[in-house]
Amino acid sequence: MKTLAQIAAELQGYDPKALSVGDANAFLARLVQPVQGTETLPLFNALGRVLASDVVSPVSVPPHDNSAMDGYALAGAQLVPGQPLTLRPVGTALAGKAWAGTVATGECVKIMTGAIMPAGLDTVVPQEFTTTGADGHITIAADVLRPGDNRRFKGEDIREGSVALAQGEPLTPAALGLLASLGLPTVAVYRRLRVAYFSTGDEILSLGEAPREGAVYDSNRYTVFGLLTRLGAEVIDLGVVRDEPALLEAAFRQAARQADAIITSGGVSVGEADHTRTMMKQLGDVAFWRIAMRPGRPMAVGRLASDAPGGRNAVLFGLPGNPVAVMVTFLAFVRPALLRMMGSSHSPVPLMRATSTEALRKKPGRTEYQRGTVSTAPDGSLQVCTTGNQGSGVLSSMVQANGLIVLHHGQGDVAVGEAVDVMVFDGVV
Ligand SMILES: Nc1nc2c(c(=O)[nH]1)N[C@H]1C(S)=C(S)[C@@H](COP(=O)(O)OP(=O)(O)OC[C@H]3O[C@@H](n4cnc5c(N)ncnc54)[C@H](O)[C@@H]3O)O[C@H]1N2
Ligand code: MOO
Repeated sequence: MKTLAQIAAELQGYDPKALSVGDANAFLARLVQPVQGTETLPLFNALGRVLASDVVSPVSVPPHDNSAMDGYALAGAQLVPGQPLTLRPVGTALAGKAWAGTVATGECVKIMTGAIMPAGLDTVVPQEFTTTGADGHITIAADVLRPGDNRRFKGEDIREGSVALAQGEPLTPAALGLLASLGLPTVAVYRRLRVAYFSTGDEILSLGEAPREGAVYDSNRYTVFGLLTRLGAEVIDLGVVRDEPALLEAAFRQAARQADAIITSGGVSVGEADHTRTMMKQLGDVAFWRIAMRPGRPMAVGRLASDAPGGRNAVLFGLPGNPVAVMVTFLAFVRPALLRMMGSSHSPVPLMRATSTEALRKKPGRTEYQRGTVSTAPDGSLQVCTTGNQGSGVLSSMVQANGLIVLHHGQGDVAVGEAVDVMVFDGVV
């Protein structure tokens, strides 16, 4: 395990007081590792978990050549361009049973979707492409079918012995279905990540407390809870911790004993009354960053040692207090780092291009994230507009947004009609 100083030495031009978003992520990728520990779960309990090892398929899917349509199976070599073809049905192949008869030239077999292709037949004509004569023969109109049409091959989805899903794959609904198609009732996954969270600040009220002058209710605890739950982590909620050294020390120690990662909000800037920074420094190997971004400039990262027997280190993310800065730093840094800790090979939320319907002011030399609504323009392309007040304490414009406009480090002002990058976070946030 590398110390922060060792990681810093590996990164060219690392300056904790002026860090680009890219450099901050490069640092975090070196700081965090996948957790040790796996478990085997029934598929119904594995949604959202991450595969701990490659799944080699014990079977081929589909297990035999079969029909993609309800219709008639035939030998495609009989089809002649420009001519209709008349065939005599000699039997029926039902799904789940092999049809045992033989088929001569001029004959066909009625077949159901999913039924095994009878030996020697390679083409299926859908029922609706045929007409049936009084003698029971079927006729296929000219040029509606080519040899090989509507046949699904054995193993065309997955071949026996191949890697069906790779280690690190997140178990989406599609991946669960795929595992089930292999006949596997259980799956080996990484254990759930345990993430502790607490809010800091003397002005922060817990829900249920009476309002008082100068105080605000703790919103970060709830947004972080939501973000972590969406990620599939187990949340260890330590509430609000007042700015007193003994209380902060107890909270950090408890968090480090129980969690793989600790997230806090508040107290990472340069304010006078903050014991949070001091305690982080005292209990761990922690760097205080000023990131060239908006919102979310100050942030602490590092490791806190656990005093539990055999205790590991917990990774620390000290997020700024402002509610939108919490969400943006979570999306930009914490989420990718936690996914890595979960063993996930998932790539970051993809950026898309959308046309800005308004002019945006932007200072080069920092990454700016603006809350926006991405929608489909009348011509079918993507467009984006901001959701109003972009103050880093303003959550209502975050609620209205379905994405972030990402204005990159070197970028300047954006004109109306100019294309910008957007990170659509529906389903993520
Ligand atoms: N002289 C400087 N002042 C500030 C700087 C700076 O670089 N130099 N950075 C500003 C930026 S940007 C941010 S962000 C904040 C971050 O400060 P802290 O992390 O120390 O956070 P606090 O001061 O504790 O709180 C900031 C703000 O957020 C509200 N807050 C905090 N926790 C919660 C919570 N759990 N729920 C709802 N709201 C919360 C708090 O009341 C403050 O309004 O520093 C700037 N200042
Ligand atoms: O990090 Mo602060 O986000 O700009 O309010």
